[in-house]
Amino acid sequence: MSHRVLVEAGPAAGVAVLKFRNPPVNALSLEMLMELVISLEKLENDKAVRGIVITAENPGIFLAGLDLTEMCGRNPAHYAKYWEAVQELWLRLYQSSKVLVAAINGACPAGGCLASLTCDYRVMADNPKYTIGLNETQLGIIAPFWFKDTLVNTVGHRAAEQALQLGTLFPPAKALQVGIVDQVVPEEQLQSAALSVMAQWLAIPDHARQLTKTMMRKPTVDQLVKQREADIQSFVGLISQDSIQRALQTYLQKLRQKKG
Ligand SMILES: CCCC/C=C\CC(=O)SCCNC(=O)CCNC(=O)[C@H](O)C(C)(C)COP(=O)(O)OP(=O)(O)OC[C@H]1O[C@@H](n2cnc3c(N)ncnc32)[C@H](O)[C@@H]1OP(=O)(O)O
Repeated sequence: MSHRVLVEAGPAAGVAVLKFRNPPVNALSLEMLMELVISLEKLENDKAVRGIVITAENPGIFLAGLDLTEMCGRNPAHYAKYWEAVQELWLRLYQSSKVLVAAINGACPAGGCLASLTCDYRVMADNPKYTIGLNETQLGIIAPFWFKDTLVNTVGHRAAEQALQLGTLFPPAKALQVGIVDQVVPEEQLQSAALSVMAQWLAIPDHARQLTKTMMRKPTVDQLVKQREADIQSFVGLISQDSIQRALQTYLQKLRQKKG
């Protein structure tokens, strides 16, 4: 029984809706990552499901990215376990044979942006409070190569480099202009727009679409698969550095003080 991930049958045949529900901000904790992987595996094995709309149960925050508390003040074994789970989620999403449509109904920074970038299509609610991007440099950390590759595959090298160096969080209209999202719609039309685009993608025969998806994505996937363990060690080495720990603690404190 999953608590942090809700899977519902969609209103259209062959479509499931996967909803994030990990309060307060849908951060990708280890538990949430594991629940997501299990839910995605079940959906992948379900022949009746051809497409999945991915969204947050409550509008406001799509995903707050990786859970900073999993990356602060823990031991190397924990960091390694956590990073393996992050890799696993990306691999499941990026290689999914289903049509994935992200209905982005809230803030979508860093790991949240990455999850949405693995989808085949992104629709974002037109709310200026919502932003999307890989903002790692703003936290004093570096997006790993496979985060970078996923962004490059979506927006191209120049736009990705600029967005990554500056750690830009784009509001909807700008995200559309850069190509991080494919469509921006009024908030109340988000779910219907996602279902409508899903119907267009499902009109294509599955086998042809799936083989094309694999052809486009396999080189990027292979890069991580062939160096998974080295990537884990690289993450553990980086995150364990005092300077990185200090930067993350400072960022977390700023988030906590925001309210005070
Ligand atoms: C080498 C490393 C490579 C990998 C790199 C990292 C990828 C990542 O994903 S790092 C995480 C990046 N995420 C962010 O930068 C988002 C940070 N959060 C926010 O900007 C806001 O919280 C958000 C816009 C999502 C929501 O804003 P509010 O609705 O105003 O909520 P609060 O800011 O008050 O937050 C409530 C509560 O949640 C805690 N929080 C927020 N984000 C995270 C997070 N990513 N991980 C863990 N905890 C988080 C925040 O501190 C508050 O906690 P309390 O004060 O204890 O209630």
